[in-house]
Amino acid sequence: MSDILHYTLTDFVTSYGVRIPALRVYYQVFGKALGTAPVVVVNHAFTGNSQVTGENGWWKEAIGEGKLIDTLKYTVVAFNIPGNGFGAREEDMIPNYEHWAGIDIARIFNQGLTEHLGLKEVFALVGCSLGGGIAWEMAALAPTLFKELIIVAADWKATDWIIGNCLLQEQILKNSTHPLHDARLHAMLCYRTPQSLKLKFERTTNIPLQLYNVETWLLHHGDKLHKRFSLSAYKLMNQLVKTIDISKERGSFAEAVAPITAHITIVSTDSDLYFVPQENRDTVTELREMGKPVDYYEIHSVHGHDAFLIEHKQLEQYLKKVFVR
Ligand SMILES: CC(=O)SCCNC(=O)CCNC(=O)[C@H](O)C(C)(C)COP(=O)(O)OP(=O)(O)OC[C@H]1O[C@@H](n2cnc3c(N)ncnc32)[C@H](O)[C@@H]1OP(=O)(O)O
Repeated sequence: MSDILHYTLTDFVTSYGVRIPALRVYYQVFGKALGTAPVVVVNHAFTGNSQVTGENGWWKEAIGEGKLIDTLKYTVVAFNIPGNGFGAREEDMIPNYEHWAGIDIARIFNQGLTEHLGLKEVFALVGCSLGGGIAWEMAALAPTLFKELIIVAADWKATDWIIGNCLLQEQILKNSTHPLHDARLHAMLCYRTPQSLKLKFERTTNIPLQLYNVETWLLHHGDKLHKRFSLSAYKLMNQLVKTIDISKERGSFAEAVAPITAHITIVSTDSDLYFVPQENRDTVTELREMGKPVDYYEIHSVHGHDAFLIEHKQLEQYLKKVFVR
């Protein structure tokens, strides 16, 4: 496992105008030493973290020696969203999630890359789910920094559907006696599909527990998250998902992306009920009309949003054009 490194950002002002005197930013570096190879930045999803590879790495199938993002060829940098708690101290948690928006995290990550790590260019920026929204925001803020922009299972905006689900999550987080556990049950249903659950459980039951297996599975994921994640982190991530919007204060999506020089790759899943593929199909149409270089792929899967963490072979097939040279 690579060490969890950190630096302190001083006097950071969020887009809601709140000043944070000192903010520790935690990150990890994998593969080739910085300065010796092209840099790939990987943004994690809602409950993910900077541990992208290694035994417990959330994307170990794609990142590592000889893998799609080959750590023998690339330097991989992964930041933690501040306040996610990974490798952090209690005082690094962010209690006032209402003061934050997705764009704030993008500003912090870009500052980390250019000012803290001193990078002048980044070969590829990859973001999955919430991390993909943050990647859009990073590219809009630093339109010439990234050569390749790769958006997986994500969108440049929170749709009305996402905002509605985030409200439900927020209500559960505020009102439930087991907030994290219960919010996770609802979230897991957003990340799957009816067909995925049918295929997995076929209405089977756990006889001693007198529960359906789909129920024990959901409860297991609720318990697991409750044990490994914090309530303040979850509230913050929910707020970040809800506030992703690169068109905000820039007029339109077209105006936000016009200066971006990166080659763009977008990967959706045909059954994703959370970041629905039609939104990305429309985005790709608009980008192509603008003459932007963009490749679009759809993972074929019954598993919905979670397919990006399950259908590794398809994802590798679509992304190897960027990484295997
Ligand atoms: C906006 C955003 O950023 S959203 C992105 C957030 N995404 C996530 O957080 C991903 C959530 N999904 C998961 O965590 C999934 O488990 C995945 C995608 C990582 C893996 O999916 P799958 O391969 O289908 O595994 P599955 O969901 O069955 O999980 C396996 C676990 O469930 C347990 N399990 C499986 N069936 C049952 C059951 N009937 N009862 C109880 N537990 C069960 C397994 O024992 C295993 O437990 P462990 O992880 O503690 O070892």
